[in-house]
Amino acid sequence: MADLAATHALELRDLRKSFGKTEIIRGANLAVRAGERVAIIGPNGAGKSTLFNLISGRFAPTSGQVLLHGQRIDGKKPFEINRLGLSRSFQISNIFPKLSVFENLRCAVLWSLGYRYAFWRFLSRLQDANERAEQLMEMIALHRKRDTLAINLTYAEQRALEIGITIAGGASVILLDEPTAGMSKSETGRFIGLIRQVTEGRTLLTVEHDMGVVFGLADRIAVVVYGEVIAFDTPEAVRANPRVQEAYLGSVIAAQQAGGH
Ligand SMILES: Nc1ncnc2c1ncn2[C@@H]1O[C@H](COP(=O)(O)OP(=O)(O)OP(=O)(O)O)[C@@H](O)[C@H]1O
Repeated sequence: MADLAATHALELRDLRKSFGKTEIIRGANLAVRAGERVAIIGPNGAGKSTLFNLISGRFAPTSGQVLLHGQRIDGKKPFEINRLGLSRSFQISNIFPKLSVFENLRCAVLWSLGYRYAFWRFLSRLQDANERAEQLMEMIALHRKRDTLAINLTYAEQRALEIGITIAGGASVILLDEPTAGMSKSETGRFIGLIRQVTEGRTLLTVEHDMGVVFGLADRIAVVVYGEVIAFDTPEAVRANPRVQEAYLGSVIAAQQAGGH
């Protein structure tokens, strides 16, 4: 069973979560292949953030399972799940505002190496961490801002730094919460390219409201309505799915087209 499950980077099996007497996640199932980019969409209050919180360990499920590369992670603590290779961005809250771009990335790399190293080993690791931080800076196109304090970066640059911090430890599964929220249209376009580049070869899950981003980024889309995944398919198939049209997408696309998005 573990071998079969291992073909999926991430799997949700009949996942449920209640707050008090109210069941918010009502038997969610999802199987994401390694290397896939998946967008989770759905109406407000459908349970998208709650799903992210269940996957990343912020909440324990009421019942059901979450598997990372075939291994049960439901009920584990966020840092344990992180050590197993799943990393979640928390918008800009991971950033140390008074540290430079380079120092922020180096901290993230060192953190990912863990605290279990002896001091002499730590010193030898420092060189590796410096090199990795330089590489990350190139990947997120902030090398020219190497010594700029994070607080002085533009909003879009801070979001890029946040993604650099998220991938610093080499996680194979990346969760991004609305990565382009608050960006202009041109920034959003550039940022989608950056996300595609830095997540190449990794598995990406994103919660996203902007349909332009969803259709520009996702290999498959999971539609969450009322705590269940009602569709999980390619963008074309999801767009054409009558159940999705009825429950969600028809009205959202119409609204975004009317708004000129
Ligand atoms: N910690 C909590 N305690 C009680 N209820 C909660 C908690 N977290 C979320 N909920 C409820 O669960 C429901 C789903 O919320 P969630 O934030 O997961 O939806 P969402 O799909 O991410 O919505 P949005 O698109 O508006 O961000 C909401 O009714 C919310 O009030």
